[in-house]
Amino acid sequence: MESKATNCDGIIAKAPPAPSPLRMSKFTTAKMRILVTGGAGFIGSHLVDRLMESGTNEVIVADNFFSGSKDNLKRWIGHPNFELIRHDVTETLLVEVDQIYHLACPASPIFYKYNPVKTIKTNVMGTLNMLGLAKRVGARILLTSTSEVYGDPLEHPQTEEYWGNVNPIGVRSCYDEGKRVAETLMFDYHRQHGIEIRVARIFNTYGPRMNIDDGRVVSNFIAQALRGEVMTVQAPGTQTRSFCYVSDMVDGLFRLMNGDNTGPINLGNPGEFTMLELAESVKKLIEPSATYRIVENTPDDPRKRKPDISKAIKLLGWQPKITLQEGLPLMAADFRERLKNFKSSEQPLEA
Ligand SMILES: NC(=O)c1ccc[n+]([C@@H]2O[C@H](COP(=O)([O-])OP(=O)(O)OC[C@H]3O[C@@H](n4cnc5c(N)ncnc54)[C@H](O)[C@@H]3O)[C@@H](O)[C@H]2O)c1
Ligand SMILES: O=c1ccn([C@@H]2O[C@H](COP(=O)(O)OP(=O)(O)O[C@H]3OC[C@@H](O)[C@H](O)[C@H]3O)[C@@H](O)[C@H]2O)c(=O)[nH]1
Repeated sequence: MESKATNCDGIIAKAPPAPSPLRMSKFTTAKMRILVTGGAGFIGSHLVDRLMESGTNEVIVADNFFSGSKDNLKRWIGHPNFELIRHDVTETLLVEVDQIYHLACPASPIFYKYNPVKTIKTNVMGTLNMLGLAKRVGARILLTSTSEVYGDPLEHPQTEEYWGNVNPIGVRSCYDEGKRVAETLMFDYHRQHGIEIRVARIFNTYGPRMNIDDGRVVSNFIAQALRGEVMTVQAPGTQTRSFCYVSDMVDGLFRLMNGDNTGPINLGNPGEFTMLELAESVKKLIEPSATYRIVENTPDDPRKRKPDISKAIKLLGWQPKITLQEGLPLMAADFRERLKNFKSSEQPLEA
């Protein structure tokens, strides 16, 4: 008999197929099989740690290694509950899973601007493919959207109700507009097909395991300070960001996935800093001899950004625990260790 499911708008949708009976067999110890796209990246690999450490999940990572690395997952490679697939999400993927964390997308501006057409394909076709998979196997799917959907915001702090101020034809649009379309696709699949969706709007996140030459501000400043280079504060330096430590972010994503709310929900640390203040903090907490200079900025850089996290507090019982003062030294310890082994041949991409 065909069962039916009703979504939050009261729309009747065809229920997804039940998992195969073998999934319930006594040979399977895992309660849940989870796909993490982009799981070889910075946030994705920390999320994989969290899912694997529970001991009750099978985790499949699909990643094309554009900005991620097998090295981030080396502790799990060979584990019977873990699989790593080299896969580009712009192509279809068929795996039987219960949950999909869809992170695959370059996140650092120098990486997403490197091949903008590919970035928008990843956001649009990649999200369509993952929604198609969710529909086919009846999985719940979580999209890691971004604070960049608010563009250069005219409201401050940003609540989820704010529709944003985004340049549709600028150099950041492949990412910003790509994520906005990805959100649209999530909600259309939810309304039209009854797919269980979760949408997180992530604000700037930092921590151990970021690419040393990732290009984002926290990794740049720490790497520059530790290498004895001058920190590059992009003009004017008074622009603000709110920085969330990665373990807090992973906790928020996990709660959102396993809670009852579709979102979109802002996840981020509301502590707000100018880039000049961030450079001063790196100097104070990590390398007192560090210096900085003002350099040219890139187009459409948002002038301020700070999440209103009232919804996350109320609906997920979540708020960040680690302050920037606590998180920066933790990240610096990881960078110090990795810089010892860093080969000079690994050159950063040009902005
Ligand atoms: N870190 C942040 O501050 C932040 C803020 C907002 C949103 N996000 C979102 O969180 C997610 C993870 O970000 P991150 O900081 O870990 O970035 P990251 O670049 O470290 O990770 C992205 C991962 O996706 C993979 N990937 C990229 N394109 C792919 C494709 N076409 N097919 C398969 N894999 C692909 C990369 O190889 C990488 O492993 C992204 O969706 C990003 O947009 C991150
Ligand atoms: O070396 C640098 C790099 C960056 N910056 C400044 O630092 C600020 C933050 O820049 P980042 O490149 O770290 O990140 P952005 O906030 O611009 O974008 C990020 O936003 C959230 C996510 O979706 C993505 O991770 C990314 O798009 C910007 O104002 C930038 O001008 C510097 O001052 N110096």
